[in-house]
Amino acid sequence: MGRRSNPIRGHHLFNLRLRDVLLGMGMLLCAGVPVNAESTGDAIIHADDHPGDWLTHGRTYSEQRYSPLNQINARTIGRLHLAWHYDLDTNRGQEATPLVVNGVMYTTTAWSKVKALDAATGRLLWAYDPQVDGKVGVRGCCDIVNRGLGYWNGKLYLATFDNRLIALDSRDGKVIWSVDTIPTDADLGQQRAYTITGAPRIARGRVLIGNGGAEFGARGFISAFDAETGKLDWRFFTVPNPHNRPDHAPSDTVLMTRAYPTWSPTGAWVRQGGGGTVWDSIVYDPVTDLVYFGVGNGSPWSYGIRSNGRGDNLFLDSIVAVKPETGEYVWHFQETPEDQWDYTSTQQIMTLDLPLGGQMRHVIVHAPKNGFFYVLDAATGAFISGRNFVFVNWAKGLDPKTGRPIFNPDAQYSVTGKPFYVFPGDMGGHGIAAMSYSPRTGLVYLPTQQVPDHLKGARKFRPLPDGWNLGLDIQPDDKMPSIKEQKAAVRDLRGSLVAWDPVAQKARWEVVQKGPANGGALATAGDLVFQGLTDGTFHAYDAHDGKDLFSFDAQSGIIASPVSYRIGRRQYVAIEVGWGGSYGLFATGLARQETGSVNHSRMLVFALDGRDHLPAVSDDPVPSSPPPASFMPRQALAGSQQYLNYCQYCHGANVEWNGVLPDLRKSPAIQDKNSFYAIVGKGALSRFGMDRFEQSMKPDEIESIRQFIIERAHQTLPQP
Ligand SMILES: O=C(O)c1cc(C(=O)O)c2c(n1)C(=O)C(=O)c1cc(C(=O)O)[nH]c1-2
Ligand SMILES: [Ca+2]
Repeated sequence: MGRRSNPIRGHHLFNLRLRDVLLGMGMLLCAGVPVNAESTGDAIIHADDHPGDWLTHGRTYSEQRYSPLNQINARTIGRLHLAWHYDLDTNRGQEATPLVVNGVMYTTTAWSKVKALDAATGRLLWAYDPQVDGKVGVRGCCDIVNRGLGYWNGKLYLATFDNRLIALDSRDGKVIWSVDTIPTDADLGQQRAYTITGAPRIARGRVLIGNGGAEFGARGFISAFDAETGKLDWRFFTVPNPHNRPDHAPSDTVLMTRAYPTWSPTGAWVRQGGGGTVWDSIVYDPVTDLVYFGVGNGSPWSYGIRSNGRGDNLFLDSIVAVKPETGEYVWHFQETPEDQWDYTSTQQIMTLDLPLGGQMRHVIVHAPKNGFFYVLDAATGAFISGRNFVFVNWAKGLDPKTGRPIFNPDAQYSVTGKPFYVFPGDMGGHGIAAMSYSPRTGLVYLPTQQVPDHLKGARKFRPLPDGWNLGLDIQPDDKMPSIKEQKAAVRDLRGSLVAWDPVAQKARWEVVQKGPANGGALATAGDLVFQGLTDGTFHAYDAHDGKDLFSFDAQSGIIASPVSYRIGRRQYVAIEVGWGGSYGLFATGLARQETGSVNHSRMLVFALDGRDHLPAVSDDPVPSSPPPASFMPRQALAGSQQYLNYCQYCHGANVEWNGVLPDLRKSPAIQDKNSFYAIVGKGALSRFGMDRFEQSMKPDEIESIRQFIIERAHQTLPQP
């Protein structure tokens, strides 16, 4: 561990305070100590010696996403303007947290592409495109997003949508090594669909990465690769082997002895993999020398089908702690046993030192999808406290001793056989948007949302090779919701930024926003909280009371999380812009009624006295043609079921334009049966992410989708 071996040093509150004072007095004006190519681990542990950089996903290993820079503050905010922007070459959801190392910004975009930009000017230094095959686009649940890179000793680490982990030379983007992160026996073709959207984290010379896929069928795991060579060091599976056999992995003992008995041996999980994908948060904690990772939802969602309604199903929806060198199991805490609501625990894991019960304790704070804010002991995983931060109706609360939820039996739709309108819905009370902690206010700035879900369990389970496999009863409604009905549903939609006191477990203030699915938060020593919203605006709120001090028209919904850095004497704030992700693609008309967002993907960077401005954009970039004059109502009804099975999660719940993918109702492709089949059946547009479906649907089923789209065009487009 080099020069200073005490990893705790960088965590003292005192150091933060001293640094703030020095920064305030203008005594630390340069970009800080340059990051030596040989000591990234030390540099990350002592990130406050490098306040101008953003070295790892959450800036520090604690992932507090707090910047000690304070040039931009409530007094100077009036001078904050756009300093530069960079147009991205993929107009899809953009979710990356950029890294900034020694004056260079490294970011990723949709389709797992990498851009290295001069962080002061936005000039492109180099770009790398891993050439992800467009065909795999349909394998992701929630857009072809990527959340960012890892940096370690002069190398960058990129995890691609098609599951490669690639080491790049940070000087020129040349590939140093590339490995497939999926073991061959885990990939059962179209049925199990692994993809990667998350950012790799690096600790003790190992690159850590998981994957997604639990909506299709997958068995989750996290892998550790040697940062120098790409050799696999260990792999930890998150759900048991279906035959309860060893995988020859460090997870073997705990899965065989403790997890397997929590699953019904004859549930559908045995074929579907069980889920538990580690698709986002992975955190190394130098204080405990442990790696914590968040485990995702069950596959299929229906607990009745997945596990015959029996057992807790470990380690679904848990935080698991392992040793970084070996992957050896240390502890776990399960937040949602018996999951049937897609309540992933993959949301950002943050470590903190908090004054609790008269002493400082080193804790994990976590706000997973299930709507409860947890404080856990970081060394042992012991439950300290928990409180709901949004309205919840799946549980009546948490057991004050164990933290186990007290279930609402009515919410167990897959066991009762009765539908249930659940809060939070599958988007969670908190989703992919980063939260941020300011040691100056003691508050966690948490993007929250309310998107309830109407869930009805299927009686029979027939997995579809290319479709979502949730075990839900998803039927075409007699008719699609009218705008009036949609407006009524909108009343239950909500989004806000909550300033949460993790000691008192309560909100200190809340800014209610136009709708859900907003971007992540960044707190700074200037006592500002930056956040981008799905309505296409970027804000700076006062960290003390939430007062909106700055608003910028970013022209497109923001779902990513901002960073701050410094070059010379100048502080910058950067945000990647680009509407999409799960809500952007799926909620379509509903989402756009609230926000009107259309994708215009860019990196935006702000600074005091910035002089850049955005060009005007057109919000209807899709070439449009009027739909065919007539359609066959019976076929259209059949097509609505096919559309629900195969199309809605990307093209939207009601065939209204989502602002990201082409508007199908206006597409020239629906003019003619054969051209439609060439695309949907044969994959004529697979290069752009639209795979062929002829192996899943018969030609007349594909034609029925076309009929349905025409019907929806007649119902929803203004008549000429
Ligand atoms: O279960 C999974 O494997 C999985 C993967 C992903 C993903 O990789 O993006 C998401 C989810 N689940 C999910 O439940 C979810 O709400 C979600 C939102 C997003 C996004 O990027 O907007 N990804 C995912
Ligand atoms: Ca999921």
